[in-house]
Order: sequence, then C-alpha cells, then structure tokens
Amino acid sequence: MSILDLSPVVPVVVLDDPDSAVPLARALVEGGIGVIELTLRTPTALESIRRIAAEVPEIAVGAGTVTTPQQAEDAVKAGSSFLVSPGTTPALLDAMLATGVTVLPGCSTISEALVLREAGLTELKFFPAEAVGGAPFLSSLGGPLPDLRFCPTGGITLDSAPRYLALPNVACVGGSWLTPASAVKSRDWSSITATARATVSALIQD
Ligand SMILES: O=C(O)C(=O)C[C@H](O)[C@H](O)COP(=O)(O)O
Repeated sequence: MSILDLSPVVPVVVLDDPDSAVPLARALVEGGIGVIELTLRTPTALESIRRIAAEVPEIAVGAGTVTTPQQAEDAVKAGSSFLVSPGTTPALLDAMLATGVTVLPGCSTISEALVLREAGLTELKFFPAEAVGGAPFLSSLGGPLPDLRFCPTGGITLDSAPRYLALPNVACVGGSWLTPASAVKSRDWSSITATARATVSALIQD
C-alpha cells in the first residue's frame, strides 16, 4: 500500500523534546492516525524518529524537511520508513531513492513535477500548497498530468482539507494542525487524540 493511502491527513510535526516522541505518536494512533512525518527541523528529530520506530510499531514514521543527501541517509538509518522533501534537487532525489524507502519529493511547479515524473515518480508532495495556488492549481495540473498523485502540504487546515481531498489527483494532505505547538509543549496528549479523531471522522465523511 502506498504511504499516501494510510491516512487522509499526514501530521507534520516539529518536535523539540524526544521524550515526547513516543507519547505523541501513541496519541495519534489512539485518534486513528497511522502515519507521522517528523520534520528534521530540530536537532533532536532523528532521536525522536528512532524512538517512534522502535516503540510504536502501529505508526509509519517518516522524516520531513529532508533537504540534503546526508539527511536522507541519516533519517533512514534512524528508522524512517519514508522521506519527504519540501523541494527536490537531482542530488537530493538520487540520495532519497538510494535509501530504498518510499520517497515523497516536493515540487511546486508543473516543470518540477515533470522532472520528477521523468525520474519515474508518480507520488509527490506539493509544497507550499496554499501559497502557490492551492486546490485550483492542483485541479488544473490534473488535466495534462492525470497520472500524478499528490500530498499537498503548507497552510492547509481542517476547513480547507476537503477541497483538496475532493480532487482525483490528491490522495491525502499534510498539516500541522493535529499537533499544535502549545499542546505538544504542555504534553496534552488527550487533546491531540481528540483532534486526530475529529479530523479522521470529518475527512472520511467528506
Ligand atoms: O518542512 C517541510 O519540509 C515542510 O514540508 C513544511 C510543512 O509542510 C509545513 O510546516 C506544514 O505546516 P503547516 O503549513 O502549518 O500545515
């Protein structure tokens, strides 16, 4: 099964404290979410990935904000089962593919999407979704490139997610709203579970 089909929403998480990684992942699982993207934006992100991969087998943990070949390698060594980049260079794509795990390289223009399709990829991240044209852009892109499937991310909310998910070329959306910084900081796992549950039921009904 594709990583894009695990959940209608991929929580994109910025985590400072690796001690929060396992309870946070468990809170998402409890709320019905089977996938988590840990961004490599904090110095402890790899340690958080390591702990989730080792202790929460119910969730697929991947690395986000992969921007260098070295990060791709390190993230997979830490246990990432998929890699997500905000944009893609040829060297970054080669390194991501060399790891052998599922990759979701980022793009934000039709030409970038075409370059990735030429490399054999059909599942892409679209970032920063809202800022570069949102659902209308992806809808237009579906005309000439109907074989590509996207996970749009960037500025998407529970309110705007259904507009994306209604498109035939959108498999899921990424977003940070499931793990607000305030709830993570205060270790409010029950509110994260409640938000995950509400999100899953709203998006599956849609
Ligand atoms: O760092 C990356 O590689 C990213 O892809 C950025 C994330 O997609 C956004 O940080 C999502 O956050 P929101 O826009 O708040 O939903």
